[in-house]
Amino acid sequence: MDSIDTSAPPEPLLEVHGLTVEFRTRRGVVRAVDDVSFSVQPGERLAIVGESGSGKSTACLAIGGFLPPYAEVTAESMRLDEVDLLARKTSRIPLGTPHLGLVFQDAMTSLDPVWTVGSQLLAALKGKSLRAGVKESKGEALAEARDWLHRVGLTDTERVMKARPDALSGGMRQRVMIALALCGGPELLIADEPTSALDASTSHEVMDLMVEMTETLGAALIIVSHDLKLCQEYTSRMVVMYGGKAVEQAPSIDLDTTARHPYTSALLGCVPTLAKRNVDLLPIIPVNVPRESASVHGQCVFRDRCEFAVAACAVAPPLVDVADRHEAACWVTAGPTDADSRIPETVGSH
Ligand SMILES: Nc1ncnc2c1ncn2[C@@H]1O[C@H](COP(=O)(O)OP(=O)(O)OP(=O)(O)O)[C@@H](O)[C@H]1O
Repeated sequence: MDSIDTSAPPEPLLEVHGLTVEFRTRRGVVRAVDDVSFSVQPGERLAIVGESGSGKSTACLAIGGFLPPYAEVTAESMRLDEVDLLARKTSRIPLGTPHLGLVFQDAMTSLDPVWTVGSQLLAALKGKSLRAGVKESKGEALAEARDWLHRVGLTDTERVMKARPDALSGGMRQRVMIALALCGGPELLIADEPTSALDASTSHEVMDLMVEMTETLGAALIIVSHDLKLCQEYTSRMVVMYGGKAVEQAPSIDLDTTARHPYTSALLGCVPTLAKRNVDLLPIIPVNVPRESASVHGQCVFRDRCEFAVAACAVAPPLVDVADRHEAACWVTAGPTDADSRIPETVGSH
């Protein structure tokens, strides 16, 4: 007779329960993240997907402790390994902390423009040595910095060490960011739109590199992106965000067939394919949009086509004015096709 595995499932590495983030602005309170819960297992690769403005980056910045002081972060609990992230004393944690590494969208603005790559790597390695209570000689630290550049695929290490970020290509800068984020030996790497500033082939190289390196280190990876196909290829599970809420969580590979929320289906329907090259209209989420609230400064950016703009704004920026998209106060309610308690009836605003 087959034995039944009674061992308890592994403890999640990251657990987020009821995360809410509000920004107090001159124009009022913006609830960017609304009661979001998810977890990440050790070594797991999770994607957080959704259109621009859905709250993906804000949720990750809250986890990393990188939000500005005027952001109000509340949660039932938020824990990374043994660390209570809500109890952090400072609002900032340096890159390369033992638990968490971050790779941002635009390495040009994330790297220090004045310091050389070598100085930035040496500073991160010094932080790691201090935390571990070990003393590394300058020669050892230089050798380790060069080794990290090698590991992320940068071969001309002497030149790269002495270069400032503006002297490197976009792909090289992103590799430097990955080296900086990983050199502290994090258990979790969060990559926020790590490839959006790169061309298609460099994007795949950078994604392959992050996956390979996190696997080698045994670290978990959260990829934040609006590129569903890329996330399906590289992650095992997805959290779909819409209007600040996590409206769906599903295995990445099955998402095409198991998507239950109308927004997820619409997002998937917006992925460009050759078969859809002549299609004018993108998928529609059946919605009930109060016309009066669809007006901003007297003119709705989506005019009388709010219902299809909801889907269109996800992946088709030319169809809507990106700057105005954030301004549109179109509250949209959509009932899920299949009643499911995980799916909130109100899917949010766009
Ligand atoms: N510092 C801030 N102050 C005020 N509002 C903010 C701030 N940062 C983000 N927001 C607002 O919070 C909402 C969520 O933004 P966020 O950047 O998290 O979305 P996103 O899904 O990551 O979008 P993108 O893919 O464009 O980065 C948006 O309405 C945004 O305008």
